[in-house]
Amino acid sequence: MVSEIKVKICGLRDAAHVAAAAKAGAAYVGFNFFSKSPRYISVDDARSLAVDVPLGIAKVALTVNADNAFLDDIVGRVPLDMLQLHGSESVERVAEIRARYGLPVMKVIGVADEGDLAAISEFSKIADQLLIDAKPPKEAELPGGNGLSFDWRLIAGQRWSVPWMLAGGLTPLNVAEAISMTGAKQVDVASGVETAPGVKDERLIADFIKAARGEKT
Ligand SMILES: O=C(O)c1ccccc1N[C@@H]1O[C@H](COP(=O)(O)O)[C@@H](O)[C@H]1O
Repeated sequence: MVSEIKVKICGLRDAAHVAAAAKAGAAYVGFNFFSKSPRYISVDDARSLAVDVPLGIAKVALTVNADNAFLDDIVGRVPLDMLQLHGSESVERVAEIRARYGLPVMKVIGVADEGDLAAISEFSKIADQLLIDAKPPKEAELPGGNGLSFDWRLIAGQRWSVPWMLAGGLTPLNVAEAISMTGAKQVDVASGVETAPGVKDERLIADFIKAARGEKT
């Protein structure tokens, strides 16, 4: 049976890892434009990688509370298929970005407890997709990419009106369980396919995608 699970590999910084993600069957590749991240990539380098991404794989720009000048630069120079908003962007800001660039927008919602679920419904009215990630702890330096999971039971059996991805602490070892518990049809990973912060591993990328599809690794 062909699995319908779509995988996003986020924080790619070199051609070999983009190629590994494509070969393994990734549906999305993510470029991280948050300067404090170990996965940060410059606009020039992202452009070099993006032009060679095979057709059919969506190229996603991850930004955090980016202003229009920065988004203008990214969108103007990198061929992109989606914008991932991983900061504290309001509903109004999401709507503004969506209208200004004409690209699908994926808003990230951090989840730690039941109280965070209302935001999922709220943003599903305006975003094209949602990414449901672990809410970063207060002391975390990064708003994502911390390798932390949330309690997947919080969203088990929930349905929303737009497509969504599950993220947060996913690895080749736990992604199948995460999918089975939440019913996710799309998953996103950054640190779980790395050997050190920002250092992707071709084998882990392939293992993650296989595991997400329920194949033996
Ligand atoms: O990866 C980062 O460094 C990052 C920085 C700032 C915002 C978001 C970031 N990553 C996103 O978070 C999810 C989950 O990461 P992880 O798998 O738990 O490491 C990741 O897929 C990115 O979309």
